[in-house]
Formats: sequence, structure tokens, C-alpha cells
Amino acid sequence: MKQTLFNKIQTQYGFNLPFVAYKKPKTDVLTGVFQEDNTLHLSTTFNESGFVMAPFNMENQSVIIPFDKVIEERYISENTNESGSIANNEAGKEDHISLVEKGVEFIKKGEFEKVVLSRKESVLISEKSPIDLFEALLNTYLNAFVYVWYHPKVGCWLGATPEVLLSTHAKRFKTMALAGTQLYKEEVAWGNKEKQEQQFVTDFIIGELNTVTNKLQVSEPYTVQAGKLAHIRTDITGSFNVSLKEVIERLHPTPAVCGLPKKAAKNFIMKNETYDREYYTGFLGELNKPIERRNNRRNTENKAYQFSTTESNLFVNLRCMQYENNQVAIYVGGGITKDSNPEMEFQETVNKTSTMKKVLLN
Ligand SMILES: C=C(O[C@H]1C=CC=C(C(=O)O)[C@@H]1O)C(=O)O
Repeated sequence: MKQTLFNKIQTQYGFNLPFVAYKKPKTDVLTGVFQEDNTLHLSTTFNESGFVMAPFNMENQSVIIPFDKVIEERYISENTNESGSIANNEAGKEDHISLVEKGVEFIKKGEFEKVVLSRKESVLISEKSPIDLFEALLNTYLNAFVYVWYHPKVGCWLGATPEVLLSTHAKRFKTMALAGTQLYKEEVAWGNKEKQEQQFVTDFIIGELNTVTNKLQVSEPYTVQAGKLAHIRTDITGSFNVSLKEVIERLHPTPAVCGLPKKAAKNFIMKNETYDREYYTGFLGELNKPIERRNNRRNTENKAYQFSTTESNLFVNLRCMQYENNQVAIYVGGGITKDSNPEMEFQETVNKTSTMKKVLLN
């Protein structure tokens, strides 16, 4: 059965009106948020309610599509095949290797301990609309946050990200430290470089959140699969006693996408990556979504009370691409430490492109 939500997305895109459609990891609910005009709404306080799209560099604008028109529909994937081969590609190799070499040199000089360096690769496509690509992503990546986002004044982005930046439910929150990459196999063993780069992320998150919470629960690190890749993940939960904005600003950008210390790594990225990351390694998702409390007598008696609690579900914008006419820009990066091998770091970015290429080139 072709879904009514897909028809609505198609129409909205045809009229050049803003929308986002997404599916959260391991759920079968597809959500669409639609805007009736092309106003560019910005989020400045993170008190707004809507679907937020925030850039890597928070000095740039965070766009919000308010929850005025939300449609939810059940979505059953047609195919769950996450495997396949990785196309070899040398595009951008020399430039990326010299960027990584420079990063390692700065680490060895003591400028910072870790930096996440990335590149942008353009792929020509024909006859595939963003909606076709979104459907293919949905059918391929069940464990990811899969989305298509469009605003006529900003552009069109799609992705299948494995990383949660922050989930909150009233004052409770969940986050994760996700880093370290290798190709997925049955028995995954991790080297010291990967363990350390992931530990940097865990330590940073714990350090930042300890200032806004009384008690954090931290899991042991474990291996997760993301498409053809494996990562190391640590789950961190607790409850916060400050504004959502403060928590977001403490976390973003974490050393999973920027580096440590944050400021020095960010400066290096801004100076040395030869392109603007825009929304890649930013974050996106539901911001202050009202939680409807069903079967609660007070709800029916007091409408104002009904939406007194909200939740936010924000994901880091990884394994993503920007759609422009018949061209797609893929964004991929990796964590660099003193032990990085530039050739292997390049290969890691090639492996990461496979998440998007699987749906682009099939
Ligand atoms: C920066 C990216 O991944 C991050 C998340 C997981 C593993 C990573 C790594 O192993 O380097 C990165 O920190 C990317 O996919 O572009």
C-alpha cells in the first residue's frame, strides 16, 4: 500500500514548501511535519516547539519547522538488507590525507588531543528524487534515525544517523558517546586508537553533564552496528536541573564530531577543512514536543494541563547528504588522534560513504 504520508510529502515538495519526514530508530512510525508557507522560522532559545535543524557552527542559523501540522503513519519496511560491498573510490584522497597529517602534527605539538576531520564528496545522480532516496534509506536502515528535510530557503538534506545527541522526557535525559569505526563483522575487536577516541567522548560528556545534573548513570562501552559499520557506544542517562539550551550548548559539538578541547579543535576545523559543513555534524530532531497524556481525567477537564510536559529527541547529523538537482553532496569524517594512520583514516571515510552510496547508486 503506498502511504498517504508519501503523497503528502510529494505534494509539499512539488509546491516548494518546507517539511520534514522521519522515522526514529527501531520504530515503525513515520512522522511528517508540514509548513503551510515558506517563512524561515529560527530557533534561538531552544524553548521553541518544532522540528529543529541546527548547524555544526552554532553561530549560524538553526531552523525550526513548527509542529502545526503533524501526520503520523505506520511504516513497515520492505527490505532490511544492510549489507553489500563498498565501492573503492580515490576521489579526494590526497587532500584528505594531507588534512589528517596536519591534524596529527598539531596533536603532537600539543594544540589539542583529538580532532574530527571530514570531507565532502559530490555524486551525480539521475532520476532519483529526495523522496525516492528517503524511501530507500527507510528500507535499508532500521536502527538509524532516517529523515528527509526540506526548506526552499535553505536546501534539502537526507540521512540515516546512528547517533543520539540528546533525548529528554520532562527533566530526564539520555545521551551517548559514539565513536571508533571499523567494518562490521560477527566478532569485533577494538584497537587502542579506537578505544581512546571513544573514551575522549565519554569523558567529555560526563565532565559537561556533571555540572548540570546530580547523578549520572554510565554504561560500559559496547559495540553497535550502523549499516556496514561498527562503532563503540556508551550510554549516559540522568536528569538535568538547568534549561534545555544549556544542556545542548554544553554537549554540542561533542568530540565525536569536533574534538578536544572543543574550541581549539573547532578553530582547526574551520581553518583547515576547505568547505563549510553547514548542517553536517549539526543536530536535528523533535524539540519540545508536547507529550499527550492519554487516559488522564485531568486532561479532559483542563486542556492547559494536557501539554505541560514535553520531550525532545535530537540526533547528530551524520551519514547525511545534501540534495541539489541532479547532484548529491555526501559528508563524511572521522576522529583523529596521535595514533591515526592517514591512509586508514581516508579509507574509513570511504567506508562511511557506503551508507549513502548504497541508496544513491543502486
Ligand atoms: C564524524 C562521523 O562519525 C563520528 C561518529 C562515529 C564514529 C566516528 C569515528 O569513528 O571517527 C565519528 O566520531 C561521520 O560519520 O562523519
